Amino acid sequence: MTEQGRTGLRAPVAGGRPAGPDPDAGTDQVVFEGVHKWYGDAPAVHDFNLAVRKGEFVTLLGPSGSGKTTSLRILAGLESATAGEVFLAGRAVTDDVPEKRNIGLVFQNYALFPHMTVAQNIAFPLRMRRMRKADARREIDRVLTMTRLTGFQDRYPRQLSGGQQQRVALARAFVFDPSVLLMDEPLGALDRNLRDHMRLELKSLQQRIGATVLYVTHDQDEALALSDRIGVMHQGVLQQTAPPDELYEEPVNSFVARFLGQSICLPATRVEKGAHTVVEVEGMAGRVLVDKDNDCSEDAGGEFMIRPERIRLGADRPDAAERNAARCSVVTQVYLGPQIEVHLRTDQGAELQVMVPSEARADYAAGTSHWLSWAPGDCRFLARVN
Ligand SMILES: Nc1ncnc2c1ncn2[C@@H]1O[C@H](COP(=O)(O)OP(=O)(O)OP(=O)(O)O)[C@@H](O)[C@H]1O
Repeated sequence: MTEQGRTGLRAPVAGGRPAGPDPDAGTDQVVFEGVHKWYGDAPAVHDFNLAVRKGEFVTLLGPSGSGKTTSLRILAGLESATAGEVFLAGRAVTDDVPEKRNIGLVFQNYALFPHMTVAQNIAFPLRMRRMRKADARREIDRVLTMTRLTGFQDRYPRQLSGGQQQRVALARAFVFDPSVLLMDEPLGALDRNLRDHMRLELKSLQQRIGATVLYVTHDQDEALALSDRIGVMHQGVLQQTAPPDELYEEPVNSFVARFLGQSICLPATRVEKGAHTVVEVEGMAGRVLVDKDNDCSEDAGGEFMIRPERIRLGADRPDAAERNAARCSVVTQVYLGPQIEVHLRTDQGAELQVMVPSEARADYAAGTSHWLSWAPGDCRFLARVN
């Protein structure tokens, strides 16, 4: 079989670089279609639909128990779906054993073989595929260079740092040029600095070789830094899949708004729909104008949402009639270096937090009164999902 046929990735040249633009780039490499998973009578994944394009880096982000790992394991063939289909490069693989799926796996605990050297660990998937020794040596050299592990091939895992061990795990997953790489919290066991560093390495490696990656994390910074698109999961349901900026700016419901970035979300009711939507917000006096109405059904319950950086704090009520405003007082402030987090309570009892530069901390002593104001274009009316 040719390199291209075997791998689904482009034939690499020296240094692991893909040889020219990939004609298949942008086609769907992974597709989940209506996938459900039940454990007994408990649903773990519900109607999961997702297409990952070739060369794309997609992250499943969500709290513990939201169904991220189960979805990944179904794609890898380590778990069977209760209903639905999964496709790899256009072929249904739902009934294929894991070895037939040509998927690379990287987990949090590296799962290196302790009694094997780095080179032997990396060679393992090639041995399983009965690759000729000379070809295997070439492939191993290629991924050692790619993961900056040249010179470490004769060491045992215990003689390596956590970051180096994780690079071996990556090299072992890359060496047989899988059609897709699945990574489940691969940086989770590393300390903060190393994790930030490995994050950059992982991203540049993925971009260099054009790998298709489906990644799982509950760390939103990691998801933002790495992903072309992020799918937010909650209680087994994929809530929204979008590029990071779109997810931040245009969340589909209050769960997504709360899970990604800071947000102020307050229960609200729509009272009018016209040029602006008008809502009544719990803990705020009067009517609030909202430009961005997600058209949620009112029975489901709604929420008013705004990002704290879109709120302005001032001593006086703003003049502009079209600006929303609420009077509030400071409950407390938390010093965070360049900024302080000011905890506020509106006169009607809503609690919220905004950031202001630390230079202004004397103006926001506990008990002082201020006016909050914001433009209708900066706030949303969203479906409530807790
Ligand atoms: N083998 C199993 N048997 C029974 N229930 C399971 C099994 N594996 C997972 N579950 C349940 O399925 C749900 C989804 O689990 P899953 O591991 O996919 O979540 P997750 O989002 O990856 O969580 P985490 O971030 O903690 O790994 C959870 O409620 C979990 O308890």
